[in-house]
Amino acid sequence: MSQKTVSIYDTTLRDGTQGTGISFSVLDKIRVAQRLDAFGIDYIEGGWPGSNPRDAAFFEEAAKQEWKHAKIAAFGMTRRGRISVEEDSQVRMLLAAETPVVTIVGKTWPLHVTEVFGVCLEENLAMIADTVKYLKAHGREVFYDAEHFFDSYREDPAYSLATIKAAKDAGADLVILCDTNGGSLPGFVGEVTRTAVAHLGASVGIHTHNDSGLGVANALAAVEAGASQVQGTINGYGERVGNCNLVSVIPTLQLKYNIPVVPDLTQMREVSVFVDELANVPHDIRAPYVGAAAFTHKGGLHVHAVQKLARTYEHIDPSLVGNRQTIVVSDMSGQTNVLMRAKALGFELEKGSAQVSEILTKIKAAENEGYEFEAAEGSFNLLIRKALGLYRPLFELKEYHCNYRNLGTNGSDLCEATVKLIVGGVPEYTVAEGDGPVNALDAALRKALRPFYPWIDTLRLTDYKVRIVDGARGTAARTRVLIESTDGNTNWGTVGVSDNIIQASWEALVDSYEFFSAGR
Ligand SMILES: CC(=O)SCCNC(=O)CCNC(=O)[C@H](O)C(C)(C)COP(=O)(O)OP(=O)(O)OC[C@H]1O[C@@H](n2cnc3c(N)ncnc32)[C@H](O)[C@@H]1OP(=O)(O)O
Ligand SMILES: CC(=O)C(=O)O
Repeated sequence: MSQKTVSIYDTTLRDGTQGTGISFSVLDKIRVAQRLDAFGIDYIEGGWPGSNPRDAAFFEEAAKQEWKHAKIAAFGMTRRGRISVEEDSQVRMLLAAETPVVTIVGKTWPLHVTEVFGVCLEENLAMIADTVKYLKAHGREVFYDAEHFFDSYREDPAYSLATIKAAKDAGADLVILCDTNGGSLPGFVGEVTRTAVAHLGASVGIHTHNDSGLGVANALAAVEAGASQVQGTINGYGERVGNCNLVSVIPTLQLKYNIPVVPDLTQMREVSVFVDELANVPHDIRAPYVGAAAFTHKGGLHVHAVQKLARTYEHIDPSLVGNRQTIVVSDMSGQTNVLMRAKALGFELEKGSAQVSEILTKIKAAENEGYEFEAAEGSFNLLIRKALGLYRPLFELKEYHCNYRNLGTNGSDLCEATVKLIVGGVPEYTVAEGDGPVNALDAALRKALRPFYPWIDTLRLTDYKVRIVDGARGTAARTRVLIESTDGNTNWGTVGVSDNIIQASWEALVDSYEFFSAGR
């Protein structure tokens, strides 16, 4: 039996940008397309040339590029009703984009044809056929997106099939069945796809939306029923809740269906993060296959098993998609969590030792107070050092003080902090101003420490997150502060918890300096 082939058609730059909050500059679009080309995506839909100047500029730029693998597609719609295809400026713009592939969307659902377009059903068939023929006559590879195919099929199967037959008979290279409203179920998508393939005597493509959370499942059901192209977007961006997520589809096809779709799947995570970066969207830690949590083990029983045999709790080897296994420590940890996490930080501990049980007890007590060490490896490192007797404080705190003055309409706000410390036996008393109390405190602390620890200025705080937690205290809420720091090469997190936001920030701040100092 010959191997099944499935091509991947990426519409991140068109349907993806129809998602709320997703926008790319022309340069971003070119960079995304180049990255997808290098990854081995077969078709890249760059936008709609007749829609806006940005998409038109993308196609001008794309025409100058050399694409290694991908074919660039321009997207548009069938000619409008009651005018000839030659008269339709939208269709002319599709040719002007000078892409090897043109994809046109047309109506399948009589509801849209008569109620929205206001043309008769025969005219819609003519609009589809005329446009496909015209584009084929101009030498393009033509894909026909049958909008609302599944919704339409539910109401009027005969007319739905007639629309795709019109496209196929006019010369469309591929008809793509679209679950435009994202409401269909996998069993139905599979059954209708099989019928469409039999009716056309040719394979089809599938384009699904994720409105029921089934975008990927529906695309896979269509592949099982004979679809040979999957359309979707990186990270599932798209109109409303999004499109079929190619970041789930590609590894699933390759690893679970044994259908090769890209030459180097280990780039999958990096591609996903890259596109999120350019779209300025935080990477979803829970993204299947590629999220930071996708192979993160927290429960003690899980960690105990995976360190013996990873596949006990991992559906694939994370390195196949460029991801990695992570072990976190929490109040759900057992000794193995501590051993593995400590090992990653460079400490060799022994299972059953007094030190490991001390660390575990401290973690559970601290988490009960509202601490979280999952993203605070700096504070976790210090906790281990304390248990091992390796901890060296940077200073002895005598007092710190912070105040905030609002000067009303006469001037801007003022934050001032003072710190009194003993550093290496020397008393230090400094004062500094800042944009806010934590910023002022950080400035005063740096000022006091700088003469003793000149490295202090190589360290920067990059993120500051505040969360109200109730921990063990029921109604008395506490504040947890998570600080992220960097020295330009490495990033680390530290955590502080207190009834008072300033004290929680102080703890996280001091942990950050002490962790950095300990690693030097
Ligand atoms: C399912 C999908 O995702 S399809 C892609 C949807 N994406 C977008 O709409 C984004 C890009 N769109 C745009 O920039 C604009 O809507 C344009 C440039 C395409 C059209 O703009 P306008 O000419 O101002 O029309 P407007 O957006 O108000 O209405 C759509 C028009 O297209 C017609 N139309 C809609 N689908 C089709 C189609 N498949 N074939 C032909 N005409 C169509 C509508 O009937 C309407 O025409 P009418 O005003 O003569 O009734
Ligand atoms: C074509 C398209 O984007 C859709 O039907 O959803």
